[in-house]
Amino acid sequence: MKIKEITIRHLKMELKTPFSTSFGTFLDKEFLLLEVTDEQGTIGFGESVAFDAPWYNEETLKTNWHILEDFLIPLILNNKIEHPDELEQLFKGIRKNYMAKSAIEGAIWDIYIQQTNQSLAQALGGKKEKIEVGISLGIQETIEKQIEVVDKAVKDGYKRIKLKIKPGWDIEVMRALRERFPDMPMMADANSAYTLEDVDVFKQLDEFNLMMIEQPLASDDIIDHAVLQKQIKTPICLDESIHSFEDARKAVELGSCGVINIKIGRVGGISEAKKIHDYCEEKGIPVWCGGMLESGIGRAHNIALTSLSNFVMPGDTAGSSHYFEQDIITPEVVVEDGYITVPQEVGIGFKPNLEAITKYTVASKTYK
Ligand SMILES: O=C(O)CCC(=O)C1=CC=C[C@@H](O)C1C(=O)O
Ligand SMILES: [Mg+2]
Repeated sequence: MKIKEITIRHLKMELKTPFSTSFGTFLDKEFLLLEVTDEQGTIGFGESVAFDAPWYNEETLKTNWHILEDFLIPLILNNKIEHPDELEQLFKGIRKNYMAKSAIEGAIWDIYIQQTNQSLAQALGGKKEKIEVGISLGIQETIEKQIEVVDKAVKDGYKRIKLKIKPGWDIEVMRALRERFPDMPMMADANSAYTLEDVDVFKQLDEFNLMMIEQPLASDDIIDHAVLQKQIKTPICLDESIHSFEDARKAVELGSCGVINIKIGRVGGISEAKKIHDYCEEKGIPVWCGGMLESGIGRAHNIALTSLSNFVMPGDTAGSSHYFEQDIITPEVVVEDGYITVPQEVGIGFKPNLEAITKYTVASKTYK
């Protein structure tokens, strides 16, 4: 394929309910959506999962726009690309900025699968026909309210509940939830809110039979996580610390985690995500697909990735209606009894809804 045109759109979609983590509260989801067209007129869409503020990591919507406009798009336009795996080499000279790279890479995968008549799951080698779905629930104002929100998610059929924790909102809330939901698969995500000085908190969390504790320590650390993992029973899951296959390899070799949360955007794209999946499978490390409150485009990519065999734990791939009044794809992503059916038709399995995209667009620019 030869890329002839790329449009960047900045979208703003209101979240149905605010989402609070240890680092802040999201009221809406602002992100960049890429529309990439090749010389035959095939169109692919990609989504950047960078937020509007550098809370989760250092990338933002504006830094992504800058990196795309000034560095990545010039490398892509009019260049011949046979397979999306080639982008890693093409982008090698640009350090990090994984979310910006991933946005283009997703769109190139979309074009590639249409031109080779495959579904995304099929192109990746995914065999699962349906995937198990978990839900990530934000911090609530009171323990009673948190129990209420969890109760609804359990009744909705989600297969695993992820709770956000932070210092002062950890042991007591998890104890209350475990008493109320003794058998529900549950986990906690700290988004790097603790240090090794808090080891006692994690030893106490060990009592609650959690599936894992996600990213307890610093967002760039794999050393202290290895120290902590030796002192607690609950497996540590790394999220923020893993940006690449190399990071995953080092973390696994050091014993920094027992589980990895794979987010396509955080690791620079679908190809790198698959490499990490394959390595973890070989090493006996289970993985699951994380979420970044994606719109339907990113969500469709996550669903296809999750169809790979070592995604053995439910992912943060809740249905469209959990997040938004209206998603930007048709049909929307639907969860039934805790499962999403993996689309088998050619392409990502969902059509971009141009009317909805236009409605949510606050700025756009086309590059030729
Ligand atoms: O998309 C989802 O439903 C997952 C939401 C979620 O848990 C997260 C979204 C955004 C930033 C983080 O707080 C985070 C995570 O760390 O996994
Ligand atoms: Mg996380």
